[in-house]
Amino acid sequence: MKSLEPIGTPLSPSATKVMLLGSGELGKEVIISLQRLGIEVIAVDRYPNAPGHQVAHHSHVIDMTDGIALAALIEKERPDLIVPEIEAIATPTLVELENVGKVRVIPTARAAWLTMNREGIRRLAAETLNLPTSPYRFADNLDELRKACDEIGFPCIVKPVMSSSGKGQSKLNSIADVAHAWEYAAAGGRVNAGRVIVEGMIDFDYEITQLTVRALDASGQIATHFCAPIGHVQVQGDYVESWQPQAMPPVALERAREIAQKITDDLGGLGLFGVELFVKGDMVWFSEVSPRPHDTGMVTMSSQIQNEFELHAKAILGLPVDVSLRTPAASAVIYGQHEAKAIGFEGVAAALQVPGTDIRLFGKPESFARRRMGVALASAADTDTARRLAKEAAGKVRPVVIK
Ligand SMILES: Nc1ncnc2c1ncn2[C@@H]1O[C@H](COP(=O)(O)OP(=O)(O)OP(=O)(O)O)[C@@H](O)[C@H]1O
Ligand SMILES: NCC(=O)N[C@@H]1O[C@H](COP(=O)([O-])[O-])[C@@H](O)[C@H]1O
Ligand SMILES: [Mg+2]
Repeated sequence: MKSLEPIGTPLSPSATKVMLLGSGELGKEVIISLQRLGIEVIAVDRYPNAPGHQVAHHSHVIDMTDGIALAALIEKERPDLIVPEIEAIATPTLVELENVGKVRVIPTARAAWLTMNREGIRRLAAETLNLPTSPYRFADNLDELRKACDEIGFPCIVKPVMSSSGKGQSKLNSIADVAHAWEYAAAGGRVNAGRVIVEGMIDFDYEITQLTVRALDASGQIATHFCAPIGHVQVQGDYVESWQPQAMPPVALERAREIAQKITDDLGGLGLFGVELFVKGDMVWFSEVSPRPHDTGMVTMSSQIQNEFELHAKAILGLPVDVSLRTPAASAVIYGQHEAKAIGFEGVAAALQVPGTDIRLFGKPESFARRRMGVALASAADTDTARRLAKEAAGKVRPVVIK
């Protein structure tokens, strides 16, 4: 494999063009990193003025789950690379276009397709690669769900097969919770596929994201690089805090990296992956993987020499990467708290008075109570201190409705 050199001049016929499918907070940072390397970026999302739209050369609003609309836009823009940033995309269309050599999808169209649907990635991990996972079943209706929950046992977790950030996900303590979980999953998935996964609860000590980068080395071969593990806390299936490095026993770290290596080897291509793992003592379970930067990885904006967005940008262009840690750090999420458009943020100055901190406000045009609108970052001598400072800074930022 070769790099994309020569990198052309943006907005000229020589431009090297990258199209982001999904332009939220994670895409916005990837776009900035690509632009620093002289790439022309086309940002696509389902709504106008998405965070990535605000920094890209070109922006488009389409229903990315509509294969015809997606193919038409790709034909019009003719990007050198397509970078999926969200799960809810017509990935079968990407597979078709890649098969006939019309596009190059990051990391591969098959990886985007498999990870869009929990069933695809779970069956690959558990049944093909024999990685340890929670026990699981799939269900297409309420009766099947009752049976599946009964087989898995309680407590268990029900999730739409197509969803992310905990949307439509619920924890069930008894059979009495099943009907509500079915309704909630149907309403909450990013795409209502009418299918859910039931997973047995893993009683983990902690969970991590193992950021894993597939990048070209000096001889043009793909090499795998592992970032320091990221610990995180999730509430209602959505991340609220993360820190790096997460201390781990050597055996558990080795197992985590073996799992990350196996799943990313199978998915293939170039780029950064967020491998989500549960850890108890020396035991490690695979949960899921994002073939793209991960929300919990926002901490790397403070903790690493090259953050996860720069690593993704460099790796996909075929450039070398450096995954080394700079300092222990943490991130804490800032939720919208209000249901309103064009909200404001007070307390930003006070937040930045907290030593070692930084703030990102994503610029999302509409706020929901639990929509992630920003993140506080903090670096410190150790992760406990960094966590305390990041939470303190996040707590000082007050979303307000502007009349
Ligand atoms: N089988 C399980 N056992 C224990 N905890 C679980 C299990 N499945 C999910 N969780 C908890 O819920 C969180 C979210 O689950 P999961 O990652 O599957 O959802 P998601 O919607 O894909 O979220 P995201 O897009 O943020 O990764 C996990 O990080 C973990 O804290
Ligand atoms: N866990 C996946 C994740 O964090 N994805 C990030 O959230 C955005 C959607 O946010 P929204 O739902 O607020 O529009 C996505 O575009 C991506 O940046
Ligand atoms: Mg997850």
